[in-house]
Amino acid sequence: MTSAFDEEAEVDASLQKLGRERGRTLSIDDRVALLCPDNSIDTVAMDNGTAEVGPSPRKINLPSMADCYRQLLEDIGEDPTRKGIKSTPMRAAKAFMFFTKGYDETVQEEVNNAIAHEADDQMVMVKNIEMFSMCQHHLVPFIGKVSVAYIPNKCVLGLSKIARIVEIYSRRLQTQERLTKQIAQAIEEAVHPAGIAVVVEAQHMCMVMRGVQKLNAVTVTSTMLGVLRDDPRAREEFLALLK
Ligand SMILES: Nc1nc2c(ncn2[C@@H]2O[C@H](COP(=O)(O)OP(=O)(O)OP(=O)(O)O)[C@@H](O)[C@H]2O)c(=O)[nH]1
Repeated sequence: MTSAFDEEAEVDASLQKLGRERGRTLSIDDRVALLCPDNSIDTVAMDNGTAEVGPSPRKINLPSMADCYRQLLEDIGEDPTRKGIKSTPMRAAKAFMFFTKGYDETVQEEVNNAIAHEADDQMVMVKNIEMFSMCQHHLVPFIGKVSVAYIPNKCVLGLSKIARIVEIYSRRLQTQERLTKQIAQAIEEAVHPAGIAVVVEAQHMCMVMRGVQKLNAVTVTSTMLGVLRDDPRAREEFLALLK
């Protein structure tokens, strides 16, 4: 049986091979795409030559989604025509579109032009950004908070845009690990900072309301890049600010 470690080693070998073929260092998303080939991640070239990672533009078909919810209601033993839930299928369809609205958004559009030249190279941190996402395994929510820090390298990003980036990637079917990496990569591509740290803390409803039913289990994931990964003093500063 292949272990997770074997899989990692395989991915590393594939990344090195791909990097040699393409003549460049490969990004986190190359790794994510290799680790999660079923995630239908597309790479779409953006005007400025960087890459935005996201699914293809989706078709919105609310009546078809409502039909599915109507069927689901029947399958759980409900009467979808009864008063009170007659409008539920369409309502649920709209709600599900909202839960996954990140598929309709791109970092380029949301960040807009909120990037400014700034000589300051002190750490910027936005912490406790509320996050609502959907587990790709069970289609139930995982909810928590995201903290993002970066050390500017001549450019700073509008503060609200950090929360917008969190929205774009969390409002999709996700794993917490991938969400964490995608947020870090989006900031990397937007302002090329000297270092980035992203920490996500979340409770997964698939572990709370069903399955193992652990009400207090909190999952913490992090991605650290650049000096925030390599320089112990920068890491310490980040961890102190995170408290
Ligand atoms: N790594 C990771 N795992 C997740 C995430 N969200 C859900 N999972 C896990 O995905 C796994 C799916 O395992 P399966 O055994 O196929 O599904 P299951 O029978 O519903 O598993 P249980 O939840 O243990 O009942 C579970 O262990 C979930 O906890 C996530 O964001 N990251």
